[in-house]
Amino acid sequence: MIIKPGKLLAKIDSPADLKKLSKDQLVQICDELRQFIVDNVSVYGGHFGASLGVVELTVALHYVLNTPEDQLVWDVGHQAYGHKILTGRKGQFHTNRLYGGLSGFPKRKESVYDTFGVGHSSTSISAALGMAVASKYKGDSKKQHVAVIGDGSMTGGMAFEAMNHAGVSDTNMLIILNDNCMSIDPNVGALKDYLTDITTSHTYNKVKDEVWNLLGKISMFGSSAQDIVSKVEGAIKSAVLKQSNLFESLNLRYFGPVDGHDVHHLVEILADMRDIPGPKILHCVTVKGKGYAPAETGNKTTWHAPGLFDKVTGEIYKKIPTTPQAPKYQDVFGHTIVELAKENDKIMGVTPAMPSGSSMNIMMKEMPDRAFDVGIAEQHAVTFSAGLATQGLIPFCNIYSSFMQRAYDQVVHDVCLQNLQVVFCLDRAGFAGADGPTHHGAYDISFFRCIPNIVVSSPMDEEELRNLMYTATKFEGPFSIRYPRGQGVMVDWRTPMREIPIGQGRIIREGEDIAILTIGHIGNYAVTACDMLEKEGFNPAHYDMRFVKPLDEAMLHEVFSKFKKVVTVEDGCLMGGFGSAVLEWMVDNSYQAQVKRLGIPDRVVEHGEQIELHRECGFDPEGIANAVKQMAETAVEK
Ligand SMILES: Cc1ncc(C[n+]2csc(CCOP(=O)(O)OP(=O)(O)O)c2C)c(N)n1
Ligand SMILES: CC(=O)[C@@H](O)[C@H](O)COP(=O)(O)O
Ligand SMILES: [Mg+2]
Repeated sequence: MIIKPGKLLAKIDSPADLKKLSKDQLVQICDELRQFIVDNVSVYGGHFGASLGVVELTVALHYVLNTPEDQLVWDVGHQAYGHKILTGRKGQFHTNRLYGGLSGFPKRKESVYDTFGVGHSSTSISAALGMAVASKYKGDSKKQHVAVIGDGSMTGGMAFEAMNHAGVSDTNMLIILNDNCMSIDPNVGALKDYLTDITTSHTYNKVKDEVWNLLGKISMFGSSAQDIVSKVEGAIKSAVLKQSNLFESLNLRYFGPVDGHDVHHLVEILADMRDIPGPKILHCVTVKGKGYAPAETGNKTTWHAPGLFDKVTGEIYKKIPTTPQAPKYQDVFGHTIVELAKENDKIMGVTPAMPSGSSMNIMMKEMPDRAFDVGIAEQHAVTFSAGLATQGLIPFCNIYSSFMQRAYDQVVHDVCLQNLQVVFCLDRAGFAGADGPTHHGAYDISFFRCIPNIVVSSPMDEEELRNLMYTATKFEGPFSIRYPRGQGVMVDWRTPMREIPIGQGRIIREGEDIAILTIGHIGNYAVTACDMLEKEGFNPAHYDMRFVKPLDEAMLHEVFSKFKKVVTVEDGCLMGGFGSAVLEWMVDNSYQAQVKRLGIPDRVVEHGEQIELHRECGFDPEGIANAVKQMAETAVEK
């Protein structure tokens, strides 16, 4: 169902329409845009607080800039709903993040206004700088290049690498720092303190006000942009700002902090800054969830992506189950690490900016000196864990599978080559669902299993997750445990923990016709598939391998001696994954069998509910059952 936009918003099909509005209409268009986001997200879901916080900024940017000619890059992109709505996607916005619908993030193939595909944080400054350097190279001095980056994303190393380059680039680029003091959870670290300091410092603000007054006076006398710049810089320098401002010291002209909700002021500033050449940064102070009281004043972490809610009362709908439910894997992790840490004082917890998402917040609350949120800094999280391990501690470094891609070298170079005891818990492994391809945890099995020393494992249920976590504390080397987004299958999951022999799988179902080998939670689909097959007269065997590395060789000898037809199933990419490992083992051990591998194919799989994506790729329960039936019906090659 398409939700009706307000009167003014209804007329906006592109930024060109927005530009037709008078300045007096800007507040109204902001109100209508905000309302449209509330109306849609409350009914269809998605990220929420971040987009509300940049409504004025979004309107001001598209009002002043000449998009899509000017290049506007949103960092992460979870805050870009207003941008999508103003750039011709209002009519499809009700499909946001749904299977076959709009992506929840800017995406180049979706719109010319989406200059760069995003989803992972801290990439915007590098991307915008690349565009700015390209424009300079092509002799296009008019084009603007703008990166909008949040204070949380600014904690990522890439942002600093990019500013280090931008400061000496002499390019036409503007960084807008959207500072709302929040990441998903409250922002952390010294940078956050620094930003708060310059936002609240009296001395700093006095200088800043003088600078802006000067800018206003100069503009009135019709001076050129260059004159303005040099006079502004003179004033800043005279106040010793250059020496004391982090961004100025990186050679970026720093403006602000300004109120990011004053759309008129933003329009004026952006229009002025457009004429100032060189790399510059505008520090905007905003409120996450602005304009929707429950999000503005309530728990900002909850309102980051609240799920469906009653927009009038602010009540977030929670399905009240009539029967006891299995927990989310992340919560099993969160409670189990605390349980383990109580018994073993070497155990530490590390999360790069996902304390709530990973449930590491349980340990952070109970054992604040033993669990760390290090900011959006996956590389640092891994090497920091390596450092802890050198001192005999046992860090559990919990990183979403797709964000782990950032820290690959650190896993290889800092952990595995030195054979350090770091436990990697890869949450959101497999299809992430509505977040789509940037967030699917598709590649970790492949990219981990080729590294020496590391154990690669995945639990089929909660009990197995606990056992693997316990086992990892006993293994003196790197150990990875992958598990998916969402619930497990066991209501009574607080089982006593036991050590599992490294590389030992387990048989779930004896059978005759075909062997199904699975890794991880997806094995539960195979259980359902076997039940379906049994009703149709088939008798497949099912093995939960538990480990991709080392493989259970005794079990594989048994499988390939007994079965000439084997199906492997994994919620991970087929190339180089679990099925590939089984095939390699089969060839290396001179067995011959028909093997069908089910998993994520070698293409970009878009967003949708996890089950929709499993179905699309042929490894939902029906898909597994069909693969088994098809194979059962083909003759075995001699
Ligand atoms: C590399 C990476 N790590 C973690 C995340 C998860 N993540 C998405 S948004 C976000 C917080 C971003 O904070 P900020 O940039 O300040 O934006 P805000 O939500 O406050 O507007 C995090 C940690 C991510 N997208 N990418
Ligand atoms: C934008 C982003 O990267 C996060 O907000 C992500 O959507 C969180 O995913 P989960 O909801 O699985 O924690
Ligand atoms: Mg923020």
